Amino acid sequence: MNEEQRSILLEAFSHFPLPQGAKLSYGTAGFRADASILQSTVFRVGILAALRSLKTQSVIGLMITASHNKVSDNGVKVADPSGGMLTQEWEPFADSLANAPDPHHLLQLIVEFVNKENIPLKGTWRGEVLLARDTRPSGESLLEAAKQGISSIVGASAIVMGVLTTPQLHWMVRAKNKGMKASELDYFEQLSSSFRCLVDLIPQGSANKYVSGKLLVDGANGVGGEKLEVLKKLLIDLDIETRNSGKEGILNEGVGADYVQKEKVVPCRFGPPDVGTRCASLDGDADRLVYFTVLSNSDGRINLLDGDKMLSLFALFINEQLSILNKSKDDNVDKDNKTRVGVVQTAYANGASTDFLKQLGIEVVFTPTGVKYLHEKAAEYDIGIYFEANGHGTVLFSENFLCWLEGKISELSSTSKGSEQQKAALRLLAVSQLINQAVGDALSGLLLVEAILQHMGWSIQKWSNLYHDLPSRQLKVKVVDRTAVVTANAETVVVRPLGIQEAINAETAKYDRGRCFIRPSGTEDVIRVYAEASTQEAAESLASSVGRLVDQFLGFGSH
Ligand SMILES: CC(=O)N[C@H]1[C@@H](OP(=O)(O)O)O[C@H](CO)[C@@H](O)[C@@H]1O
Ligand SMILES: [Mg+2]
Repeated sequence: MNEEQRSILLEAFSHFPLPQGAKLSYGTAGFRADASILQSTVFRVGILAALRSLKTQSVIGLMITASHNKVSDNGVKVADPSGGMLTQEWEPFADSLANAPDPHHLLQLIVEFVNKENIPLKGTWRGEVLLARDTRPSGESLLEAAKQGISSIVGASAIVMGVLTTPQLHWMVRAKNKGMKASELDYFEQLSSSFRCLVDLIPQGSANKYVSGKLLVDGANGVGGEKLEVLKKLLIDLDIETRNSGKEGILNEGVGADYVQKEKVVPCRFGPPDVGTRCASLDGDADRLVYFTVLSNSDGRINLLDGDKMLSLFALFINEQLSILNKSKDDNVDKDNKTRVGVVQTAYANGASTDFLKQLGIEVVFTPTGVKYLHEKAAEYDIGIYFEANGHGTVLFSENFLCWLEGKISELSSTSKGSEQQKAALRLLAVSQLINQAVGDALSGLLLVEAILQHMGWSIQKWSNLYHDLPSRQLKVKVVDRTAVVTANAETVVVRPLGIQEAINAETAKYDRGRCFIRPSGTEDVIRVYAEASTQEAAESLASSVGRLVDQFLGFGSH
């Protein structure tokens, strides 16, 4: 690294001192903390993003958001060239960078990393980082800090995209690196035209009155509601009413997908008049989506259709289209074209959804919590469908499969134009264009749900009845040191502390259809307990007894 670059960095560092006592970790979804302590972190992540761009010679994304967390929090995460999450290999560097105590250490860290990774600081490629933020008031000044971080690496520049949903930014990074049109308008046009295409391919006579009613969307008082208002104008086949789109209340307070999924109650500004209507809720940065209906006479309780239900709907539809497509003329299934479809879930997936998917004959695999793990696994299939129960997920189509599909479409359009087979192929292609290939995206997920319901002629109730969730309960337990818990087998078994797993097993065995696991959260300082059983009472009781076990083994009285 030359003198000029060193002195630019040292000069810039002096404007962003590390706050006293801050200890940050890149965690499950980037850095998150109270916004007031994040200036230096975001500045440093700006440097990281610029280096990542120079290293990969590709466009990188930097998003300022704290998703479903409270409005006074904020955070920062990086999108890799594929549009996916930052490679896990760079996470340790992100951690040391964020916590380097003074300018001297910081400079040394960067110099060593640049050497180790062989990052071309004076190459011909000019680094480019797309910068965006959610609607949090702290976002504006944090975005400025990120910009300064990026421009303190000579040869790298920031392109400010302004307020976007997290998935929009990931989509743009992916599109730019593929040489495709990548503006916000291009995003909206791709979503609306592929949605339109699916609607045009609906079999005659299946349009159903139940479905064609209004969809009510809770925008979490965040960026998603605002963007949906824009997208809506391009959609002629959908009647959407947006509530909580930002002006009415506070971000994520009593609203949004996380609140609705965890509390299983209506968000603010939803209530008895909405009984029977199809409702959906986005989270603060619009990468999560859940559906729900308001139950009558229920004090705000809801029937929740979570990530598992969306996953099941998508899997069912895709499976159906594949079986139409892979039928040869004499009605035999064409075995040479066996498309590998895989579903990826975590231990939080409701057991009833897993049973349902297996009955469809689909391969189901499990990974640890965190989208980066699910996404990576799903990418191993021709079509990989993944969802966390909380509503983050998408459907990935492999390049190979898409190439095969496009060949098939051109073959069919000369041999059997207008056939069921050709329509099935066109539907799959439209799904691959509608559903975000970079990350889970509430807006594109919502359009896919709506298109499939219209295709099937299904009401939300019919969709909900695909299977019935096993009653479940989640708890959080504060412990002395959550890192004392070490898990294995996609977080379903505790290997440390010794003895606790046996105790959990003994407790679980007392319950009909009992299933229970614990794990340390990656985003909060707690141990999470999840329990399922055949009745709600049993699930609650299993969760609380295991919660007590956690307290005995790891709580403040255990030492
Ligand atoms: C049970 C649960 O919902 N866990 C969430 C939560 O992670 P934890 O590691 O459980 O804190 O935040 C993650 C990031 O948003 C999300 O991927 C994950 O699903
Ligand atoms: Mg989110």
